[in-house]
Amino acid sequence: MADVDLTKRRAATDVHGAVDYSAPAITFDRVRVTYGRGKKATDALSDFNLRVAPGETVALLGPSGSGKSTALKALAGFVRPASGTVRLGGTDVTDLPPAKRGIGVVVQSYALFPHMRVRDNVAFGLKSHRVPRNDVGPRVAEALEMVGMSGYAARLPRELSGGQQQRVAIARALAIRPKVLLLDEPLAALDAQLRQAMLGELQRLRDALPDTAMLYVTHDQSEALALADRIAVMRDARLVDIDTAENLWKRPPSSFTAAFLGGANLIPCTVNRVIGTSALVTVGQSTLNAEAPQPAIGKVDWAPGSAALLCVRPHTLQIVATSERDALRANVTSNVWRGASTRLTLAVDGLPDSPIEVDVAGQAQFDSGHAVGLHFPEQAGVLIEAPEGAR
Ligand SMILES: Nc1ncnc2c1ncn2[C@@H]1O[C@H](COP(=O)(O)OP(=O)(O)OP(=O)(O)O)[C@@H](O)[C@H]1O
Repeated sequence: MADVDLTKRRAATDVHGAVDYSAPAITFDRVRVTYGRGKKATDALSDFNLRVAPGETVALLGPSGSGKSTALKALAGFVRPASGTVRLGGTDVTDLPPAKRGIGVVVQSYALFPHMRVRDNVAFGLKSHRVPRNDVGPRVAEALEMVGMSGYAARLPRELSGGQQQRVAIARALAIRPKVLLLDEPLAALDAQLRQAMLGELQRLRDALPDTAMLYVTHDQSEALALADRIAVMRDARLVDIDTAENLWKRPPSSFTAAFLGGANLIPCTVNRVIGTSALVTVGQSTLNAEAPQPAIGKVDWAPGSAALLCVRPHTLQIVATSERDALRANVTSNVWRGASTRLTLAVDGLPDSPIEVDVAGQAQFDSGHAVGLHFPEQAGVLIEAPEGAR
């Protein structure tokens, strides 16, 4: 995964003043969406609650089939919730047709009209929103300018690359000057290099539209980390965790979110004691310091003797001498050179069934069976409650 500099993240509060969740741009209130009927009915969205502040970007992140697109469709009006309400600003839009919601929507497949020139594709939404004729030209020009496509107004979609077509699709969504922009995997159809370039474009666009709330669906954690003020993690039709990108990355509240945000070692451990947020834990045959976070809402009882998981990312573990204090003892089982770094897999003494991964800079050569010590700073080892059934 691409490294993301979290220190440069725009906090919603920095750019937009105090975030006012009492008057959100988007509200999902206990929304349930069901596909199929009778015995074949399944919930694609269940008890779904989410508020997005004006100007805030929230990423819906989750595996395939977790309900992300269904949430967007419920907001755009393409599916009707079985129960619950959807609000835009203060208005209940649950029963409003899609064209009356004034939302900009961008989908993975661009969905441009193939027989229409770029300018007509962009103008399409304006006409259905009854924008006065004289305003259409300037609004199309403004939208194309925002995505750097001013020189392409007379082209047909088939005369554009995939990235250019997606820019036009974004311009079409922006032309109506929406307060809410929905993006459903907008980069998924592009190759890796173009995706990286477009991600930068989307960041620029997000900063240029400080009043527009964005809901961004993706299953790519690096897109979510790069773009979102907050990330809402979805699993099996439900929202499981929501927080700022930085908090979810540094202190994942669940093993699912830790694993889904990428590359986390989740090492079984036993809590010895916790004072404040400092924990002493036993991992295999070693006793180590770690961080025991408390969630913003609720409380975790890190009781002495309880089972937990220690979340440590591969790049924060350092190889040290086996004699070093505060180190895990482990044996190398494999090493794979990846260019800038080498990924080592190791078996920790006393934990043969929980291999862990470590990234070492450059091309490191360790023979299989080589014994090493593994050290990490206290803040880099974060306790997570063991999932039910493992406690
Ligand atoms: N029109 C439909 N009819 C029946 N089931 C559907 C329909 N659309 C989606 N589903 C089901 O609803 C669930 C949620 O689908 P949804 O498309 O919202 O997931 P997603 O998280 O966006 O997945 P992906 O990342 O693959 O797009 C899935 O189990 C899916 O099979």
